[in-house]
Amino acid sequence: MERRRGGGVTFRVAVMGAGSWGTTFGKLLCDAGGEVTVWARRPERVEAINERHENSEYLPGVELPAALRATADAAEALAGADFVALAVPAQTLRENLAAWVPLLPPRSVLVSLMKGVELGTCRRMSEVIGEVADVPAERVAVFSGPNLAREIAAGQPGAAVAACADEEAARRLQAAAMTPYFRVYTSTDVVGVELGGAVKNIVALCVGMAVGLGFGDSTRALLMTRGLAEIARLGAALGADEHTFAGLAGMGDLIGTCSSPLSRNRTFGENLGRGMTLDEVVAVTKQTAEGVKSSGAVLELARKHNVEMPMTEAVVAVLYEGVPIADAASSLISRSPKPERYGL
Ligand SMILES: NC(=O)C1=CN([C@@H]2O[C@H](COP(=O)(O)OP(=O)(O)OC[C@H]3O[C@@H](n4cnc5c(N)ncnc54)[C@H](O)[C@@H]3O)[C@@H](O)[C@H]2O)C=CC1
Ligand SMILES: O=C(CO)COP(=O)(O)O
Repeated sequence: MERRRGGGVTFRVAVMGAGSWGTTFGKLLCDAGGEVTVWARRPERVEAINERHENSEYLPGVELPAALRATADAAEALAGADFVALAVPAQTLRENLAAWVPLLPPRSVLVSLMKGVELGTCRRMSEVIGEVADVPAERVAVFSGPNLAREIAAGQPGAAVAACADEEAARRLQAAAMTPYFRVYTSTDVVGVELGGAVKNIVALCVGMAVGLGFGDSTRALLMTRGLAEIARLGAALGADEHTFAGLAGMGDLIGTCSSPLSRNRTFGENLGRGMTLDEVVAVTKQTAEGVKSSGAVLELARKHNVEMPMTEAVVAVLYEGVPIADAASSLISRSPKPERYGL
């Protein structure tokens, strides 16, 4: 952090990834007074952000602050950063971060903006960060909440949770992201905050399928509520604080994503529900729908910990085992009768 002339403190931020959320987070921290540089893979993104102050591919029509800088040079983005926000697709984090490790400023806090679980290892993003960058938990944070990029980029009121094992680091991230239109809460429950974001994408796929099949709000409410029970069961097995799931990064994100046509995961499911094949849906999906790949990793994680996740199983069966959506739906509704708090 640096002292500004006049006494205030400013902070430097590197946002690694210039997709819809990376760009939006960069704008948010710029609006909060930070000096923000976004790293983009492609030179045309850099040019669009620096010259036209617009990320026309991911956030068309949103005017970005003139102070928000972009570069395709990771070293330039990372130089002197207090916070390094990681906003690439979850399954590409390991490879990307490995290349950036030698460039990370020694005291920077690494912030995961991603909502996925790694295939093959079943690791949460904060675990991948800790392992690849070889940094202690005190330097790894997660920022998550009901944040549909386009709405937050438009300056609509929103909120998120900044979670870190080190409460002081969480407070610094909180202070760095508070604006007149955005509130940030802190938490030390990294596992819970992270799982809420990753697993709600799978529930959103399921809700999307139901919407695509023509079902209404009763079915949607059923899936969201039982989806939350599924998230909480996995969270309990992994040591999360159950209260986290009643908060912004749990129920909040679940409601936001499952209710919004802006959600890429919900839209993906909806297209499947309308009868498109998986290949057709993949072909029309231009942005990252993390639940599609993470569903397999979450199911594997659940099985390792003996946690029942029937909706996640149903999503994996539809996506990867060729099970028709109608059959998956009827196997969910005809599960054996249970008390509501079964397994919680
Ligand atoms: N869009 C949203 O509303 C929100 C997204 N997130 C999370 O943020 C993360 C990033 O998602 P978005 O920005 O929304 O995705 P996006 O699809 O809009 O952008 C992805 C970005 O990653 C880049 N990219 C793709 N493959 C890459 C690779 N192999 N190496 C390096 N860069 C690569 C793309 O060029 C693009 O800049 C995801 O985990 C998502 O779940 C979290 C909160 C809100
Ligand atoms: O995480 C999100 C909202 O909080 C964005 O959801 P999608 O990735 O489904 O668009």
